[in-house]
Amino acid sequence: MKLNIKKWGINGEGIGFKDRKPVFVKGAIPEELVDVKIEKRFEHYSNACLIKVLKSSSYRRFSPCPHAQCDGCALMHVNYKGQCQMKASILKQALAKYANYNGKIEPLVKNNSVFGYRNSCKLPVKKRNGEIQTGMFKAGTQKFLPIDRCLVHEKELERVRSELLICLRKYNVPCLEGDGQGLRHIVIKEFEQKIQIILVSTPMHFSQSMIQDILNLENVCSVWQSIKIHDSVDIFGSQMNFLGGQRNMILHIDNLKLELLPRSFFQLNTSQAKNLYRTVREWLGPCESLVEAYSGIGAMSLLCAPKAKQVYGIEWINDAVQNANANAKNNGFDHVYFKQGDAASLFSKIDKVDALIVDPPRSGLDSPMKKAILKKQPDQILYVSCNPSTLAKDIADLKTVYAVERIRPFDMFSQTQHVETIVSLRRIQSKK
Ligand SMILES: C[S@@+](CC[C@H](N)C(=O)[O-])C[C@H]1O[C@@H](n2cnc3c(N)ncnc32)[C@H](O)[C@@H]1O
Repeated sequence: MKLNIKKWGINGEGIGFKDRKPVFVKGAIPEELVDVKIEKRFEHYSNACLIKVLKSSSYRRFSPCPHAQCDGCALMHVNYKGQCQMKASILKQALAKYANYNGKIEPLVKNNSVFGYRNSCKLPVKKRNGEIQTGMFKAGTQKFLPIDRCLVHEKELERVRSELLICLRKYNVPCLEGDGQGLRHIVIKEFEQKIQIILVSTPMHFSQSMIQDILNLENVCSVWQSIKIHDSVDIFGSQMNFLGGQRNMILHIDNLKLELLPRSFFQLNTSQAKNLYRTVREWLGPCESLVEAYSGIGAMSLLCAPKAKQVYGIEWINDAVQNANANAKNNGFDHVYFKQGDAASLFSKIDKVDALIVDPPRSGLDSPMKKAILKKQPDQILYVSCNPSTLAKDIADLKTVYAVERIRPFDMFSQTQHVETIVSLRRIQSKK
């Protein structure tokens, strides 16, 4: 069936219409004419697979990635100009659809390194023909795809991955095999040319000589073991054992020196994260009491600390809170304090809040958090979001009290459909 592609879908698909119902086509680009086959029909839409591009978009390019099956990067077939257009367009569509916002959106802040930007990788391992391999799971499945090179990982991660594999093969480390025991994943993180390795495995012993060999790899600064017994969404299990090197990774942002444990979250693109945080600092007005919810290792709170008399961060990962409090102390801020717990329940207990920074997970703000915000009514909210749909829905829910002041999207995850956004919201009513 021939289909004219009219617009972008949130997951990077092209959308055409058949009998006024949307047809989602993975790999198609707006303004293309494509030949498709309907794969699945639902009540209000269908999914189709792309058979042939009959009229090509000027944004189309030959995918530079040899691992088309991986599905990790939905926009490999789109040139960078097209990727930026896609991201700006899905943000605009989401804000119009859910928040009825049709006002100004500032230009997307482009990524300086559109390949090789990811500072961390999580790779499942499997034995094939008796040899350990790293790979990825095909999107949305547990199907292992061996992958020996990823274009969006930082080059250092790729170098260490292949050297680490040689080491794991030398010691014939078991991978989850028939008896259900062994290595599951390797996680590699890179900050400022230093590498941290986390071996995610069932309870098992790694020999001291293997750990020493890993620590001897160029730039490797620490090795950890995460014990994970059951499958779960969380990459790590409940226990984290330090196997050698230095416990924390170190990262500098402007004049701040920050430490980071393996479980603590940090944005995947270090250089764009810095641009994002600096924008938050620039847009935040001076205030007495600043709260940052979902604060991770506290980078935004600490960058903004000179603008507030008191800063209070909330984060539920214990290690991140430990890092954040150490980061406050080591950078000489005694008016900044972080507490472990759920954002909504701790935020609702704070007496006075003038400004609030939120950077929630993809699911956005939960309803207790939105209720607490509408009750406390801080003058300004800086909302950092990695999901335009939940961002727009949350703005709609806060609309009775807040108006959009500024919106700036960032390309943090080039080659993928994801877009990061900062919105400044200002209270429009006087406090009840
Ligand atoms: C998108 S990350 C942002 C972290 C930090 N702002 C940064 O830029 O590095 C979201 C953070 O929220 C934390 N988190 C998720 N749900 C939470 C909740 N209900 N209460 C407190 N923290 C939560 C996660 O552990 C994670 O560190």
